[in-house]
Amino acid sequence: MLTSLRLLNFRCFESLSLELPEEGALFVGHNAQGKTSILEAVCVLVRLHSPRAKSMRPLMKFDASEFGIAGEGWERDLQVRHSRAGSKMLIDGEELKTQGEYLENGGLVVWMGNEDVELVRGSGGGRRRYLDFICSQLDQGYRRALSRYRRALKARNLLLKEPRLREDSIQAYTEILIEHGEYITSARQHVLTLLAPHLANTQKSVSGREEILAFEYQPGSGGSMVRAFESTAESERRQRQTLAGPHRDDFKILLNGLPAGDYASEGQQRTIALAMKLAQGDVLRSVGGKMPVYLLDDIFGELDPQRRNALMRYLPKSAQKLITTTNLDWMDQDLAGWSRYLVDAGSAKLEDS
Ligand SMILES: Nc1ncnc2c1ncn2[C@@H]1O[C@H](COP(=O)(O)OP(=O)(O)OP(=O)(O)O)[C@@H](O)[C@H]1O
Repeated sequence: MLTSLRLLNFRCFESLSLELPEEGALFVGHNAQGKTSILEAVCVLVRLHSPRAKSMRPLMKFDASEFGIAGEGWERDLQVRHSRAGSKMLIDGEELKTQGEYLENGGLVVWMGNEDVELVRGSGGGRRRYLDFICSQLDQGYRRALSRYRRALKARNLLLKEPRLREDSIQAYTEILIEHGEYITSARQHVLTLLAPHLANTQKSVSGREEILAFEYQPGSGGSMVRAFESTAESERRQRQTLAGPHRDDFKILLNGLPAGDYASEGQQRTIALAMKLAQGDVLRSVGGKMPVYLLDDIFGELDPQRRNALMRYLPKSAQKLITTTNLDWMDQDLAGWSRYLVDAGSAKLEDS
C-alpha cells in the first residue's frame, strides 16, 4: 500500500503532495484536469511502467527538464526521477543500478482503464501486454527474458534486412530467441491456466449472469521454437523479418464457446475486459502473495449503474483502490464513505465527505 505521493513536474502537475488512505480514494473532476496523471504516476512509481506512454519523456511537464515521483509504500521510501540524462530509481535514498533491483519485493498493481475493451476486440499486442504485465509482476526472470528477447529480435530483424545475409550472426540470435522465447511462451501459458478459474467468478460477478469465459492460447511459434525457425527459414529470408516466436503469441477469448471479439456485444466486451482485470488482481494476490493496488481510470462511463456498483463491491475490501471519475451520481449510499480528492487544473484538494 502506498501512503503518500509527491509529484514534481509530472504531466500537468508542477508540484503535488497527497496522503493516500489505506482503503484508497476517489479522484473526481472534469476532463483534462489531471486525474489519470495521478494514477499514472502511481503506476510508474510502483512498477516503472506507464499504461499510456511508451517512454518516460511524455511524462515530463512540457516546460520542464526533469520530473520526479516519490512516495512511501511497503515500508520504503520510493523515488523515480527522470531527466534528459536518463532515469534514476531510489529506495530509502539509495540509488539502484537496475530496474530489477528496484522492483524486487515492491508493490503490485492492477490498472483498469476505459481502453481495456481493446483487450477483447483489438489486436494481439494488447493481449500480449496484458500477459506481460502479470508475468513481470510475478517473476523477475520474466522481465529479464522479455527484455533480452526484444533486443535480440530487433538485432536479428536488422540482420535479415542486410543486402548480404550473415548467416552465422543470424544463427547466434536465433539461439538467443529460442532460449528466451521458450521461457516467455511457457510463462504466458502458465499464467493463462492460473487466470482460468478466477475468470469464471469475475465474469459472473460483473455481468450478473452465468456466462462461461475461457481463453485459448495460440503460441506464435506453433508450439516449438526450434521447429518454427526451421519451417519459416525460407519465408523469413523473403520477407526479411523474424516470423515465429512470442512476439506473435495471442490468445482467443471465448464467451460461451464463441470468439468474444466477433460475437459479444459492446457491453459484454466491456464486462469481459473488467473480468480479465479483476482476475489479474486475484492471481497477483494468490500467486504473488501481496494485495495489489487497484488503479481504476474512468471505467464507469460505459457501464450501467448496477454494474458500476457491482464492480465496486467486487474489489477486495482490504485492497487500496485509487479511482478516477467525472461524477459520483451513480454511487450507492453504502459506498459513499470514500475519501475524495477534487482534481482541478493540476491541483488536488481533499473534500469533506
Ligand atoms: N507532459 C505534459 N505536460 C503538461 N501537461 C500535460 C502533459 N501531458 C498531458 N498534459 C495535460 O494534462 C492534462 C490532464 O491530463 P489527464 O489525462 O491527467 O486528465 P484527466 O483529468 O484524466 O482527463 P479525462 O477525464 O479527460 O481523462 C491535459 O490537459 C493534458 O493535455
